Formats: sequence, C-alpha cells, structure tokens
Amino acid sequence: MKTPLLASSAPDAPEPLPRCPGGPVIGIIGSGDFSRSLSIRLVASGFRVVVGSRDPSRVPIGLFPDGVELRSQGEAVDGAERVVFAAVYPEHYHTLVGLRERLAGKVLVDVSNAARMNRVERSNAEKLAELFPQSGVVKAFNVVSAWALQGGAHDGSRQVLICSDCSDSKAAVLQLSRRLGFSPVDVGGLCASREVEEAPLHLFPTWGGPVLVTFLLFLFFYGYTFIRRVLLPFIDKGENNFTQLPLVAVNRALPAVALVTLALVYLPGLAAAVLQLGRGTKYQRFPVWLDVWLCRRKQLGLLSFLCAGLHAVYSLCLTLRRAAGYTLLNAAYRQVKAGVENSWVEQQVWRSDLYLSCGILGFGVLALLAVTSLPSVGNALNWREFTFVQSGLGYAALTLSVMHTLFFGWDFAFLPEAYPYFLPPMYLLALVLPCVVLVGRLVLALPCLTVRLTKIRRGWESARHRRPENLDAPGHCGDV
Ligand SMILES: NC(=O)C1=CN([C@@H]2O[C@H](COP(=O)(O)OP(=O)(O)OC[C@H]3O[C@@H](n4cnc5c(N)ncnc54)[C@H](OP(=O)(O)O)[C@@H]3O)[C@@H](O)[C@H]2O)C=CC1
Ligand SMILES: [Fe+3]
Repeated sequence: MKTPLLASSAPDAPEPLPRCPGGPVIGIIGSGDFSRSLSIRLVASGFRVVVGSRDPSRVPIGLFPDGVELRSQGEAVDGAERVVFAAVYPEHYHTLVGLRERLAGKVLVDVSNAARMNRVERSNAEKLAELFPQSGVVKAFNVVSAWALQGGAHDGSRQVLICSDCSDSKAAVLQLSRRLGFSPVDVGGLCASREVEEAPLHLFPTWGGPVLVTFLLFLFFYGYTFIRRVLLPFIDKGENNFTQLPLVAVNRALPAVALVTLALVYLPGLAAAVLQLGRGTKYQRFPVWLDVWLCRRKQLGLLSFLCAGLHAVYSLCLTLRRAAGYTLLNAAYRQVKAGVENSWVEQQVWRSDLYLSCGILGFGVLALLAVTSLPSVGNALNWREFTFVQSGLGYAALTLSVMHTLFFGWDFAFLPEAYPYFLPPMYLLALVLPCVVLVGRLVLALPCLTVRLTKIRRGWESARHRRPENLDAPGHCGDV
C-alpha cells in the first residue's frame, strides 16, 4: 500500500503507521541506492518495509516498490517490528544518536563497506555498536551490491557474511537473509567485521593467476611471431614486415593462447588422476599448487573462450584489410602475366573448408561450455549433465580446436621453408600441450586404468593405505 506523501516532515510528530496484513515490518534508515534495492528484495520476499529519511518529502516515493512506507527516521524505527537496517554511510552514523532510545532492544544491521584495506582503527560495525549499546548490532549484506539485490536471483548461491556479538540478533538476520534467498555464512563475533567490511574491496581475487598466465602466453607467442616473421627477416634480408604487428601478429598469437589455455583447463584433472592412481587412494590431499590450479579451471576456460572469440572476429576482418586487397590484386596480376586462367587448387579448397568448419564447431562448443559455467545455468543441470557438458564437451572442444590447427598447418610442417632460422612454425608449438592432454586422456581411458581409477574415486584404497586411521583422513579439495 502506497502512503500519500506525509504531510508532516517533522521527525518528532509520529503518526501511527497503518498496519496492513502481511509479513513482518522491516525498517531501513536512509533512502539511497542500497535502501531502494533492499526494499525491492524485501517486498518481493513478503516483508513490509518502512523507510526512514531525514526529509521524506524530498524523496520520490515512485522509486520504491508499492507498499513501502516513507517516513521520518524515528517513525521508521518505531514502525519496524525488530530489524532496522542502517543504509547510510558510516561517517553519518553519529547523526543517528538521537534514535538511541528508540533503537534500544532492536536489531540494527550495519551494511557499510570499508573505505580502504588494512585499516588500523575499529570497524564501522564496532563503532556503530559503541554508539548504540542497547541495540543488537549485526554486520551483514555489505558484500551484496545494490544491483545484485535488485536482480532478485533467489537461487541461494549468493553468500552473505554475517557477524555479531549478540547471538539472538544474529539468528534473526541469518533467518532474514535465508528468506531473501541468500546463503548466509556465520563468521562469528563483531571482531570479524573488519575483514567482512574489507571483503568487497578485493578485485576479482580468483582471476589474478589465470589472467597472468594468459597474458604471459600471449607475450610469448606474440614475441615468437615477431622474432620469426618480422625481426629476423628484417635483419637478414631487409624485409619490411612491420605492418603485420597490429593485426596479423595478434591474430597469430590469439589462437595459440586459446588452445594452450584450453589445454591448461584439462591438464590438472589428468595430473590429479595420475596422482590418485600412483598413490592408490583418494584420501590424500593434492599438493597446494594442484589444488589451486584445479580451482582456477573455470577462469582459464573463460579466458580461452575470450581469446578464441577475439580470434574469430580478427579472422573475419582479415579480408577487410587494405593489405588483403593489395595482395589479391598482385597475385591476380602475376597470374595474368603468367597466362594462368584457373587458379583453383582442389586440395587447398578441402583444407580451408575443413579448417574453417572445425574452428566454427570448436568455438560453438566452447561457447556452450562458457554458458554452462554461469551459476544460474550450471545450477539447473544435475550432476551427470554438468559432468557431461564440462568434461565430455570440453574434450570435444579441445579436439576440434586441435583439428582446426592441424588443418591450418596441413603439410606445412614437413616443408623445409617452415623452419626459417631453425624456428618451427608457431602452430606446432601451440599444439604440444593440447596433444599431451588428449593422449593422456586416451591413455587414462584404457580399461585397466579406468576401472582402477573409478574404484579409487568410490573410496577403494590399495593395500598399503588400508589402515584404520585412514578412515577419517581428509578427502581431496578440488573435484576432478
Ligand atoms: N550501493 C551499494 O551497492 C552498496 C552500498 N552499501 C552500503 O550501504 C550504505 C548506503 O549506501 P548507498 O545507499 O549506496 O548510499 P546513498 O548515498 O545512495 O544513500 C545514503 C543515504 O543515507 C541517508 N543519510 C542519512 N543521514 C545522512 C547524512 N547525514 N548525510 C547524507 N546522507 C544521509 C540519505 O537518505 P535521506 O536523505 O533520505 O536521509 C541517503 O540517501 C553505505 O554504507 C554503503 O557502504 C553496501 C553494499 C552495496
Ligand atoms: Fe584459427
């Protein structure tokens, strides 16, 4: 129910709130972005909401969903049954001290973030608890952005870190966040709030390693093509191939990076299988580097997809280059001069069609993999479907990409001119790791190894491990 804009903006002239039937009333102090997004989520989850503003007449009620009451700060606190959110920046907390008595006995939720990392002073939540000693201050929801709150994906996958020194208040907020469709994690007392407040300041913490690996691979392949096709021919014969640098060289490096990165997605799974086979048990932790690598496969896969996508776009643009026009004209002129009427080479037609077809199919499968790595899509699949997509289709994408590269290379690797300055063609280098992975996968598919590995993964242990104390040893961290 939408209230007409309040006649009175004086906070101390409380007007009884109309009590409409429905869920519990939640109070929110502040009418900014977070308040708006939170009220959308609360209303969608069946709560009633009363928002407290310093000046309700200045806040356009249309920005809030139907049913939200817009009142003074004091009225919002009084109207809330138990839980009140402080959706204001922490530097303004002191302006709320006039509400101390009215907030006594209520749960006061602090949603603020830290302004910087490694602070020495107390956390915002600890400061708020000092200002409001009679309220149960709880730190929560700060890791969720206003945008994610509005998104309303009630899939329970989004974690909310919660801490408080008051167990009753914490329990109330844990329950509330579950009803809002989040996955609450109790991280202890209010002393944990400093870390919780700094959590949103980390920038893509799981992407650093994969991005660095992809960047270094790009530098390597770009550097290799620069030396082999530009620098050495220039020093040796004075050839000017520098025009290749902005586009052609980039488009040579990108597919190589995509291929190697995709191989890096499947290599740790093979290494884990080999370790388990060698150890004869799955109840031993993997080395830390392997654990970390296993946990970064999704990021590596998405980066491989990005490079493959860029390669596709670059390749489509190759014919738009001025250089492509000149090369075609020159070739046509030479052909006319030589009196050649038909330049059709059957073998080359097969080669280019096969190479393009494998590339398109490989990219399509890779796109499917990327889509299923989205939590909302992945969550809709059962375990068998997810394994089929991520492992079965993953190897299909790798095989198609290897075939695309082999058709591209054709018989070139067998010609002496493929090795100028004793440097092999780049596509051969890019094929090494993917071929190792594919051969490794085939070897592991041998029945004797598959049967043993399946037994190990279902809990069987070789004789040297079968001791009673092993029964409660920890399992491995990454799923393979
Ligand atoms: N936006 C986001 O994505 C997220 C925000 N947060 C946290 O939520 C809190 C609010 O953020 P957000 O909603 O984005 O900020 P906004 O600036 O959009 O809103 C803050 C609100 O605070 C109220 N307020 C109360 N007292 C004062 C005062 N003295 N001076 C200025 N404003 C005051 C104002 O409402 P009025 O004028 O009606 O009184 C204002 O609209 C912050 O602590 C932030 O760290 C946490 C996670 C995500
Ligand atoms: Fe290609």
